Amino acid sequence: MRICYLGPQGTFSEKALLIYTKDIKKCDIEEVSSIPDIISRLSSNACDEAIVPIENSIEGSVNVTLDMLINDAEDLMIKGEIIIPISHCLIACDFIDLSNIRYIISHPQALAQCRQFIKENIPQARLITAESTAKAVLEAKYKGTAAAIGNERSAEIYGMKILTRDIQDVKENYTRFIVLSHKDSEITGNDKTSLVFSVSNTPGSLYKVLGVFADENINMTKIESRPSRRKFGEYVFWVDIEGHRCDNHIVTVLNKLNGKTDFLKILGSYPKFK
Ligand SMILES: O=C(O)C(=O)Cc1ccccc1
Repeated sequence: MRICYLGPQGTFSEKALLIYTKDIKKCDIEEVSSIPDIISRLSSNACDEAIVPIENSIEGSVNVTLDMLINDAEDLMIKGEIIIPISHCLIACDFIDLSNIRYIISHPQALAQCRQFIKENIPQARLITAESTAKAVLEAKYKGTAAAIGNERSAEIYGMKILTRDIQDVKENYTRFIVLSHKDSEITGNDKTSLVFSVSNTPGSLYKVLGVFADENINMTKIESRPSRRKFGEYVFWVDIEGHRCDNHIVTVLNKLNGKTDFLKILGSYPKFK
């Protein structure tokens, strides 16, 4: 089996990957440099599974992941989730201190999670985005006058100094990653299901869909709206619910949703992360 993740080594995605693969006997690991590339590699069968970030407890959803799953990745399904704590470090070359940092480089989610720290401690720095936090550490290494935001392991791997630890604006910071494949997971009895749907632009249409979950006593763990990309002011809804799509009560719900939605796509069922 071949699994790809957002590389290079030392990303938070790699941490999630190591948790996911700890019980898998044999797998090839491939680092890929962006989320769209990961999804297209999986779609073209260049790998069997992929791990991508989907949401963060401070910053919310990773829109590129949501949008590609809603609009592009026709045949992909979610087969797992991994939730990890995120602690960000300010990382730079040996000769750098807070006063001579000219640029701060990181993944947009990491820059956003440390906004307050940057404003208070390094107001002179210009922000530069990178495709991953570990890539940012490498870029800071070659730029010299820059610092990167990343994790402890990335500083170690690339021989860089940690200037400050735990710099995220909210100390309790978690990111949820999903495992994508061509097939979702079997029932375990403690599962979740992700789906996307759209409703007509008429009074009560979303309320009626949510009413189906309420009537069947189904707990919703996430709801997010994204622009439909077809018409301004039109949205699709991403919903996570507790239960597996093959559980009897979820089958009932999905049948009822068919009559109340304009479009419905089941993204997959998978065990809840413990
Ligand atoms: O860039 C990384 O390390 C990633 O895995 C994406 C990411 C960025 C910031 C917080 C969590 C995940």
